[in-house]
Amino acid sequence: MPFIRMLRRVGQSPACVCWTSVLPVRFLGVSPRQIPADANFHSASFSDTDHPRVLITGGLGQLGVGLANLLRKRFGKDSVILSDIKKPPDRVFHSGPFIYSDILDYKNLREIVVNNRITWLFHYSALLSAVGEANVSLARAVNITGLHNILDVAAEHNLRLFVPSTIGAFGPTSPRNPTPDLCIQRPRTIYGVSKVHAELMGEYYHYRYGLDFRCLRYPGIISADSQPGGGTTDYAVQIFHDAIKHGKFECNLEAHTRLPMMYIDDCLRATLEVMEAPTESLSMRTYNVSAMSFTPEELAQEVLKHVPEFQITYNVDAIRQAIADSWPMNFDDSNARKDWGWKHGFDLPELVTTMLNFHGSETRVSQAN
Ligand SMILES: NC(=O)c1ccc[n+]([C@@H]2O[C@H](COP(=O)([O-])OP(=O)(O)OC[C@H]3O[C@@H](n4cnc5c(N)ncnc54)[C@H](O)[C@@H]3O)[C@@H](O)[C@H]2O)c1
Ligand SMILES: C[C@@H](O)[C@H](N)C(=O)O
Repeated sequence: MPFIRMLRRVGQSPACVCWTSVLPVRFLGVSPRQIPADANFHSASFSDTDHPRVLITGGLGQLGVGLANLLRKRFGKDSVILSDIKKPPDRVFHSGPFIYSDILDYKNLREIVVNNRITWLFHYSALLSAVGEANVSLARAVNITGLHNILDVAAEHNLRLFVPSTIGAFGPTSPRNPTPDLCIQRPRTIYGVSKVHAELMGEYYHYRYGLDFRCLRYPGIISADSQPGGGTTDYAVQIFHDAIKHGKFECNLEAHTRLPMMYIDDCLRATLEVMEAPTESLSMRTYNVSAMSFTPEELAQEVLKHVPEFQITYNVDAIRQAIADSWPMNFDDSNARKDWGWKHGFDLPELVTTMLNFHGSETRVSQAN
């Protein structure tokens, strides 16, 4: 039984008494995924004084380019590689390193990690809630099989790994107002099921193999200069664009649907903060993070303060509504605030002002040209 290895105990913190196998993942025979006794050898030249060398997967979606910008400011342009299976727009291609990476191709992932001596991996590739329901088999492949590749490559090369989870990892039987970190999680979407799977697998690899896995459950994220990828919370991005451009908006969720939301700057800052948090401050490996919570009606009222002619109408999408009705209304993120000092910066009024200013100035620029 050559692949049954001795277990090595690596106590990292009171919360993490890890049993590290020297050979964690898919390793029969001479599998390239074997992890040598000294798993650190792949990153031997990395020390705490160096900047991390970062790979972002699925980086051309709503969140990845903003994350790359933030990390490049902190660690230097060439220390952060953005990757995706799509062709990058010119401005992204010229802003720093970009590489093709399909997370379903393990060999390609491993080559990128080895050739670039990656030490931190942010795994953003996913199919979100609404597009996931429209293509369950692809969502299963990308969100579950792809995650397995990511966990293996991270464990094999001793990476610090960030995987975002979501409010969608909860379901109708979870407490919804507020939703704590630890409670029943029985989501009814393939997206939610895959994210619970990611949370549990990441934590398993952490406790079993010592993988430095870190995970935040994001609320719906609102961004001005990037488009959402097909989720249930997308209305809260589109409304600003339509308010400025047309003075009206047709909402696909009911007026009273309350969901937790966050401005993108807070989301990306939380992500960097949890990645930089000292190991001993993390009493858990998966945290809720929260900023605000509102309904379409409340958001529209706030928009009206700036755009007096604004009108909202409702044409409800039954699939998205059913998803939203099963998700948290308010998120309890007290553990993140207590353990690593999480504090949001944007509440609803600041969010609305920021979003409308962005779209207003964009419109003025395009009218002037
Ligand atoms: N945006 C939100 O509101 C939100 C909220 C909670 C959690 N999250 C999580 O944050 C992460 C990023 O979200 P986002 O909004 O940027 O997502 P997005 O849908 O906008 O982008 C996902 C990216 O993954 C890429 N991708 C798809 N298949 C791939 C494959 N086989 N290999 C490599 N890349 C592939 C897509 O091309 C796309 O660019 C996701 O994991 C998502 O679940 C997002
Ligand atoms: C909430 C989040 O995971 C994503 N924006 C979605 O709606 O699917």
